Amino acid sequence: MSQSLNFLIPSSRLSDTTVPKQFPKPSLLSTFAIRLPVAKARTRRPIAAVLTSDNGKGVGGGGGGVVVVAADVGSFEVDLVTEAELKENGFRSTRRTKLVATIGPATSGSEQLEALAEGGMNVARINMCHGTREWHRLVIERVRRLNEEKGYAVAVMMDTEGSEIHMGDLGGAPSAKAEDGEIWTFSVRAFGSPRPERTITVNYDGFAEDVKVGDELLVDGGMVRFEVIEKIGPDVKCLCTDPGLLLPRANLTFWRDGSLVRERNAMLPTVSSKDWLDIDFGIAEGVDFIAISFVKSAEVINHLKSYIKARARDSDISVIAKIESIDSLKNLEEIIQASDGAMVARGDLGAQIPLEQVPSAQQKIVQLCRQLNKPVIVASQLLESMIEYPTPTRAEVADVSEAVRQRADALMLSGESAMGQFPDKALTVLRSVSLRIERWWREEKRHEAMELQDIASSFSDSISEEICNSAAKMANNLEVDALFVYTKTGHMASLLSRCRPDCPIFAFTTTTSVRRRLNLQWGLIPFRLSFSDDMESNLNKTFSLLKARGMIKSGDLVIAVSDMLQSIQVINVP
Ligand SMILES: Nc1ncnc2c1ncn2[C@@H]1O[C@H](COP(=O)(O)OP(=O)(O)O)[C@@H](O)[C@H]1O
Ligand SMILES: C=C(OP(=O)(O)O)C(=O)O
Ligand SMILES: [K+]
Ligand SMILES: [Mg+2]
Repeated sequence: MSQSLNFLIPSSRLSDTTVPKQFPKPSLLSTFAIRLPVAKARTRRPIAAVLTSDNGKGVGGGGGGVVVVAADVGSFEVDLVTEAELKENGFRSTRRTKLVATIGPATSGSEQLEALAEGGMNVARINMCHGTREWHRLVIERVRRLNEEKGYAVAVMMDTEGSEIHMGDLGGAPSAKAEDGEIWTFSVRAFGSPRPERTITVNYDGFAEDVKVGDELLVDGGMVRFEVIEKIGPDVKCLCTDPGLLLPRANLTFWRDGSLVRERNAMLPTVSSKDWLDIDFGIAEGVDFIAISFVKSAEVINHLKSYIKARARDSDISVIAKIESIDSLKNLEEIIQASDGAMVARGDLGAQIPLEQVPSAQQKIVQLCRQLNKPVIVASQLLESMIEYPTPTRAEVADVSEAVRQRADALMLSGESAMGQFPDKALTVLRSVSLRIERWWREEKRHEAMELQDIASSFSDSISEEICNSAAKMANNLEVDALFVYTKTGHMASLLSRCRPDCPIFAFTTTTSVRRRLNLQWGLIPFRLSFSDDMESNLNKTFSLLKARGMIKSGDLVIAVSDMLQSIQVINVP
């Protein structure tokens, strides 16, 4: 039975001793109690067994070695991969860093999507720059079906096109090679088919007016370079100075005297009219996240959030700010504060600031997000070479390791999963590098002592925050096997995740949509479970459900917190 000892501090006594002076005495206090049980003895599985296995098998699925168990999606929702993983490897070795995969032609089939889910994809991203709405709708439907049939909680993130300057779609060709010394025409004209050789359409009407002869034109931040040599009406003739592959809808920037030219394109709206139609589509389809490209200020985020609130009454779509422009770096804190999360979109960011500044920008964005309790995704070119090759470069592995070491919530695949030749292998690399670095980090006990600032805006939020900070600290000191959090909105779960504790966090929530959204956050293993306000019965119910399925066992040591009865309990699984 439970080895814990519970006692209740009367709320009257608590109000005398623990209410900080600066807060008004809230009415909530009458229902607030802290239960501080003491674990007298601990019967635990040996540490050696707990710390095993990141050998690629079972961890987050992948390969053929996953044990498939029939899904029970009645009162309890968990996916087969998590279940198999907990059974085989124990709590400690579960992956904490979450994985986002962009879905494209290489991965849009049901079987391919299932392989990604099995391989540990937590969020499927669809990029509205490419494909038709019908195509995206089909992908969303397939992800939903997979979740329903197999118990996964794969969330869907819709990424807007944004209104920066980019090339057209190359008339259907997958790519075009630009050779050194060739002359290409960039134009706002629509070309008939077959299009003339070496012509590229540009989406921005003011393009020919804005560029000057002598400007440098960069495709995808420098993957291919041109020099502007002549302007003839809407046509801009350019000489290729750095050869490379042109991809459909590649980003274009132009530079003059070593600086990015952006007066006019700064006038473009962040959310274009096409983006608004895509956002309506996303709301109608019930996506979980909308990522906004080229955010310049907090205003656009606030605007979008109120739009979503008015349009989607029942659903609660999270808004992710993509940090990929100079303006977004200037207004970083207010943008992140206004958003529900952020993406370090290194592709376009690297086209707007010198490449050598991207790593420090990444570190700053990740740290700020962690401080402000917003999930953060590190994106673009993590395993770029795996678009063509089955193994990553050493440098790519080092880059992934650095993002994991910074404890970003999630890593993202773009072309690697959307149109690469080895989507599953790329996901496996992210998974195994994450596991290895996380384990190394824990073993070395090299916790960066991150001082977390107070972020609560109300007294009850402060209580939640203090409880989570303390519970996470206790979990580390007592070396418990897992934190359990019972949370309706997911807020308490995110506060625990923010502390980046050593053990995994089992997050129980009553709705499937909250479960999906929590799937983006570091260290959370989200379950859907119907629970009551009675913590005793919730715990008993959870223990018996998890035990029956072999995911925990007698003697495991758990710390439980909840946002109904604000309490910390230390319990041995009976
Ligand atoms: N829905 C899609 N349909 C066709 N191709 C896609 C789709 N999504 C992504 N891709 C391909 O994958 C590449 C990488 O995806 P991503 O990084 O999201 O886009 P981008 O390169 O435009 O920033 C794209 O350049 C495109 O070639
Ligand atoms: C993720 C990014 O955005 P997109 O792929 O939409 O250009 C990026 O620029 O890094
Ligand atoms: K995009
Ligand atoms: Mg971008």
